[in-house]
Amino acid sequence: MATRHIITLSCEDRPGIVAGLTTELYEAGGNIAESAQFFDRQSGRFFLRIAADFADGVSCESLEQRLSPLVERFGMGLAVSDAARRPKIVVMVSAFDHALLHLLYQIRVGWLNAEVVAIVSNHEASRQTAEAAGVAFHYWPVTKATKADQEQRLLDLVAETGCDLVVLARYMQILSDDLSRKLSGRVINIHHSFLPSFKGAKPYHQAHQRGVKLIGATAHYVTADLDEGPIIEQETERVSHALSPDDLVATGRDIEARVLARAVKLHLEGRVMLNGTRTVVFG
Ligand SMILES: Nc1nc2c(c(=O)[nH]1)N[C@@H](CN(C=O)c1ccc(C(=O)N[C@@H](CCC(=O)O)C(=O)O)cc1)CN2
Repeated sequence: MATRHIITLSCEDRPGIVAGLTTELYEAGGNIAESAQFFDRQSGRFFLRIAADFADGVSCESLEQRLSPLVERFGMGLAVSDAARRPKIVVMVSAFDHALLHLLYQIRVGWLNAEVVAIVSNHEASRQTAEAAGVAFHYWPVTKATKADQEQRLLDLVAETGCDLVVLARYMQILSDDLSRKLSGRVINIHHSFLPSFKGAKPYHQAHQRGVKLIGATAHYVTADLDEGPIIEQETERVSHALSPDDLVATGRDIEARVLARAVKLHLEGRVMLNGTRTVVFG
């Protein structure tokens, strides 16, 4: 049996990066199964993702140790992860649960390799869904008075469960700047518009008012700047003048669910790398 590891790195571009890395992986007995790289001329940065198979005894830690001289030499940001490890996610939801249900379905059928360790909501509506899925449910209503405590409870939950990613599946509360910073790169939100259009609340009503001919959904990392985080995945669909705001909401549901699930899968498979305010996605 072999163990598959995912190696991702980014650094300033210069000759020798790929040669240096692949030589080390070869000498560790690695057999490369997937490889993708990108040189961003604008930023001068190089990005790489490799999936390689190793003998069972080769751990992530031993690879990181072997690669540390290379990391030092090129000033790399490098990560090694075990592809077989089942990542843990916390899903947060408010009143609309279509994106949550789609995530649970995609996990159940094996398309998304993840374990939902908790469902958190400021509404009671998804309690039965959580119980049916055998997932812990936390009803944490949010008011100005309770927001700070609620956010601390989330941080505690992330720490206690070893959660790798928090997913905002139409969770309609704005995370504080402090929480956004503390969980930077580890929270993905689905925004129900084709960003950068129609940020904030009620994007479908904004879109209807504007008379758009396309609606869409955008999955992005959460930052302190509302709906401005690095975009991971998007999708659009044509609409006509004949549709009401509620028709747009209904049309958008499936798009939102699909886009969020694809973004979560890409992130958990180590296929998304941050490139300033943008992302590199090795799909
Ligand atoms: N710090 C961030 N928090 C959140 C982000 C983000 O990008 N950065 N995305 C939102 C999701 N969202 C749109 O996709 C969104 C959610 C909520 C609101 C809003 O105005 N909420 C009001 C009141 C909501 C309520 O009454 O339940 C508020 O929180 O003041 C706008 C956009 C998730 N969080």
